[in-house]
Amino acid sequence: MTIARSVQETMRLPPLPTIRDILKLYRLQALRQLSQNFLLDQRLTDKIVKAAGNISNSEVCEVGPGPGGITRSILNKGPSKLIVIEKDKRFAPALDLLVESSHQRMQVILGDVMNFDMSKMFSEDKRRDWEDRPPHIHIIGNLPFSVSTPLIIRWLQAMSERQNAWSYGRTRLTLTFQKEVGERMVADIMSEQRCRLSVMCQNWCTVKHKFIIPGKAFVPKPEVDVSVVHFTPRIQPQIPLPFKLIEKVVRNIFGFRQKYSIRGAEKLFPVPVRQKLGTEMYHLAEIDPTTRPFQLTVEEFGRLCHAYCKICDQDPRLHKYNHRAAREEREDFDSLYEEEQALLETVSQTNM
Ligand SMILES: C[S@@+](CC[C@H](N)C(=O)[O-])C[C@H]1O[C@@H](n2cnc3c(N)ncnc32)[C@H](O)[C@@H]1O
Repeated sequence: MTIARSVQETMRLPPLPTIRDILKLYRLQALRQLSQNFLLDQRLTDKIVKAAGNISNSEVCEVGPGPGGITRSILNKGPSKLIVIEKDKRFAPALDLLVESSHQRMQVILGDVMNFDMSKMFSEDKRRDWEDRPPHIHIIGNLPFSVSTPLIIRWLQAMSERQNAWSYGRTRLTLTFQKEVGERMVADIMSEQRCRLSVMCQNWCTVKHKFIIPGKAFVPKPEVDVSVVHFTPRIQPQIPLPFKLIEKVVRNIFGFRQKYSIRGAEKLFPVPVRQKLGTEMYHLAEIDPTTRPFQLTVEEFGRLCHAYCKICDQDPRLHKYNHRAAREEREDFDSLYEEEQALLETVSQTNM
C-alpha cells in the first residue's frame, strides 16, 4: 500500500447514520420553493466525486451540500481541506456532524454562493500560474438548476478575469445541471442543442459531459434528468476578448436561432445603420451572412467579435448600444445618426 493511499484510508469517515436517517433525525423536509432534491445513493455521490478527478490532498469547495451526501463522498476521498457553502441554515446540525467526524478537515460557511468571493478561501501554497497545470483545488456541487445556470455564467466571467476561485489558477469545476442544459454546454456546431451557452462555455473551458443521473434517483424526484458536467478552464480562451463584449455578440447572434445569423448581428447596431454595419461586420470577418447561428464555430464567433470591435472603435458610441434598451434610448441614439441616415436616404433616392 502506498503512503498516499494509507493516509487516505485513515481519513475515511467513521460509521455514521445514513443520509435518510439524518433527514428523519433533524426533520429535514426538502423545500420545493428552494428546489431542493437530495441524493441518497452513495454510489451516485461517489460517482459525482470521481468525475472531479483525483481530489486527494486537494482543497475542495462544495456548493449546496444540503444534508451532506456528496460531502461524505468527498471526505472519503481524502482532500486536505473541504469548505462547504450552504444557504439553508436548517442543514447546519447535519453538516456539523460531518465536521466533527472529519479530522478538522471540513469547514461550513452558511451563505449564498452566488455572491461568495473565494479569492482568499484556499491556502496560499495552492496558487498556480494560469499557464501552469490546474491547482489542487476543486469546486463540486449539486445546486438547484435555477442557481447553477446563472452561476456558471457568473463564474465564466470570473474565470475570464482570473478572479474569485480563478485567482488561484485554472480551478476545475464539477457541477450538475438539468440534462438539456448540460447537453447544450457541450453541443457542437450543427447540433440541435447548440446555443449561446455552448459558445460561452466552450470559449473559456474544456467542457466534458460526464454522465446522466435519472431524476428518479433524487428525493423528492424532479421532473427532469440531471447531467454531471466537468469544466477545466483553458489556458487561452478561443476568443481572447472581454467577457461582456463576447456575451453581447453571441447573445445577439443567437437572438434568431433559425434565421441567417446576420439578422441577429444587425441588432448590435442602431436602426439607421443596422444593415450597413451588419454587412460590414460579416465582410470584415469573412463569414457568409446566410450562415445560421448554430453553424458558426467558436473561431468564427471570434472573427465576428473582432470585426464588431473594429467597427465600434471607429465610433466608440456603438460599444454602448443595446437594442433591448433602445426603445428608451432610440431618440437619443438615432439623433447621433441623423446625418448618416440622411446620407443613406440621398444615396437610395439617387439609385432609384
Ligand atoms: C438540489 S439540493 C442538493 C443537496 C445535496 N447537494 C445533494 O445532492 O443531496 C441543493 C442544495 O443547494 C442549496 N442552495 C440553494 N441555493 C444556494 C445558494 N445560492 N448558495 C448556497 N447553497 C444553495 C440548497 O439549500 C440545497 O441544500
